[in-house]
Amino acid sequence: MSKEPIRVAVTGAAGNIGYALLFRIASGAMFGPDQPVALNLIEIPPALDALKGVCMELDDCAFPLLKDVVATTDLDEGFKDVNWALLVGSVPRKDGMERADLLGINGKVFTGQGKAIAANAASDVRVLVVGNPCNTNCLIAMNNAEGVPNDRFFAMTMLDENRAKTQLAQKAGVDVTEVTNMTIWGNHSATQYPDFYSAQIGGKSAADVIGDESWLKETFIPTVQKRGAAIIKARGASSAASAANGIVDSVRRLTTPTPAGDTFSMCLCSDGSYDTPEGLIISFPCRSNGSEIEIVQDVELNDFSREKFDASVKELAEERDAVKDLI
Ligand SMILES: NC(=O)C1=CN([C@@H]2O[C@H](COP(=O)(O)OP(=O)(O)OC[C@H]3O[C@@H](n4cnc5c(N)ncnc54)[C@H](O)[C@@H]3O)[C@@H](O)[C@H]2O)C=CC1
Ligand SMILES: O=C([O-])CC(=O)C(=O)O
Repeated sequence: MSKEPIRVAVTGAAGNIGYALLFRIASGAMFGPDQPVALNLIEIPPALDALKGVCMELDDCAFPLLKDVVATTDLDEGFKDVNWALLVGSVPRKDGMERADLLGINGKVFTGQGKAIAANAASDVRVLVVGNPCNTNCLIAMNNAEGVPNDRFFAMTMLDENRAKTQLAQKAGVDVTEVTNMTIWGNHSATQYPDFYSAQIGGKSAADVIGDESWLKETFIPTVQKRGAAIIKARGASSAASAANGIVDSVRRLTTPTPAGDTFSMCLCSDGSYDTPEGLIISFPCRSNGSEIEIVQDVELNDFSREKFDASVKELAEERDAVKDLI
């Protein structure tokens, strides 16, 4: 018997990330080669013509797994019966801005989307927020989605994790697959802490394998923290293909069992783990059993790591205070 399609909403579907993402979902990269999918593409009215063009291109791929495409500017129609909501649509930052500078422009988008998800989505809906600042936009969506459990909401630090893995692999001269347990702690912002002490290369601490703490502290950390800004400077536009890849990886990591001994980075609603304030959307080391996600509890934070993580969590608390009228 053929499987029911997984229905996936993508907001900002005609944007740069959308254009790099939809074809990978439809090809089976997100849910596997045997899983049919349906796409609900959500845009704002000025982008509707561009969205029609994207739909024509999806048709022109004749993807065997793609069973239905809905293109709409209506949130109720867009989130109807969706199993996944990938909230990408929002304004990207420009050169010289921090992601939190977007809160005033983007934050309010996520109140209406949270409400529409609660009113229309399938009972098993899961939400991944990508539009920046993604942690606090996720907090807004979660707090407006009455009746949807908090543990269904995620924001993305997978792109940061992938960036960090490659930096460590290149420095150590090993294949990127050798790097595991690469935790990004905190906020998807310039305060995030890519933890090279608990990351492993070939099963050993990355800090020991690389053996150059000043490079790790003074080059590696800022390179990962400021990679988004470096891409904007180089490309004149923010990361899009690598962000779309991060979305595919995030959903795969959430929906497939995590290999023994490994962890992945995901921003989710804090339950107070690692002495953080409950209710903030914080990036932690996580594991999945294919359906449920747990925050891994026994990762050691030394004084340096603790200080970095605390600074990022403090920033998240400040972002929350700045949007208190929306949550
Ligand atoms: N969390 C992460 O790791 C990353 C996050 N981002 C963020 O993703 C967002 C999207 O980036 P791009 O696709 O490059 O931007 P883009 O400007 O190319 O596309 C955004 C699309 O969203 C649409 N949009 C705007 N408001 C909307 C709304 N209320 N409802 C539905 N659609 C709406 C626009 O019409 C546009 O088509 C930005 O906020 C960017 O900063 C980008 C890279 C990585
Ligand atoms: O830096 C930006 O504004 C886009 C983004 O989130 C990233 O590339 O990590």
